[in-house]
Amino acid sequence: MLSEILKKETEPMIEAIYSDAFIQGLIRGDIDDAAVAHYLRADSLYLDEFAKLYALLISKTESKETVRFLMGQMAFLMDGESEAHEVLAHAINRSYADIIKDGEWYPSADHYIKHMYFNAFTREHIAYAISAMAPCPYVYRRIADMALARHTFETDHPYRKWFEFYVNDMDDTINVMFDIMDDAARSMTEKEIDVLKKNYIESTEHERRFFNMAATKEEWTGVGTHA
Ligand SMILES: Cc1ncc(CO)c(N)n1
Repeated sequence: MLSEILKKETEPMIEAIYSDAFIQGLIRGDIDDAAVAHYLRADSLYLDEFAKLYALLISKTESKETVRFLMGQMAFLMDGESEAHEVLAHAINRSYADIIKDGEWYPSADHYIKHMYFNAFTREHIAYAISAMAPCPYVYRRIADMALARHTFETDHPYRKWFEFYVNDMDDTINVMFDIMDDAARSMTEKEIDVLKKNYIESTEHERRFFNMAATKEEWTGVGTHA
């Protein structure tokens, strides 16, 4: 099955994300406050757009069940995963609203969201956009699994609840997305399935870049050329 192939194929990339500076910094609890703030400024904008992507997909499906799923996801995202984000803001002793008021599209986040929009706007079948979106919940779920399985977090660990959020709340989303992709793949050509695979693998890499963006506090470098 396509979803099983993709999960296997991207596991080394997920291990790499886990070993990178951002997740290891959260696990140790000594991540740079500025990296956490950078992540939140990007992720708050990212999740707003992710919610709007679900709205776009409503016109691509005949299935009421899928419409219901998309609406549920939008409602969930309208809160911007506020619980998880509040944990991060609290850990760096700042108010979440204050951190995100100057949100920005740093290059890696910008590239990632446009990958999704490209698939939503230029390809009719819902599975193309979904294949670019599925690594979003899946990568976080796996990273949270790994962290909680490999580490004992003290009750007062500043980031424990961030990992716990993603271990508990993502499974329904992941399963529905993989079902949509697997169903689509059954009636697609080999070439079309290859596009789904490429989308999915690229998005897994985008997830890695997003965390590294925050760890390195990535910025556009064209001095004075942007607002
Ligand atoms: C970039 C990114 N990917 C995945 C998630 C999890 O929903 C998130 N909050 N942000």
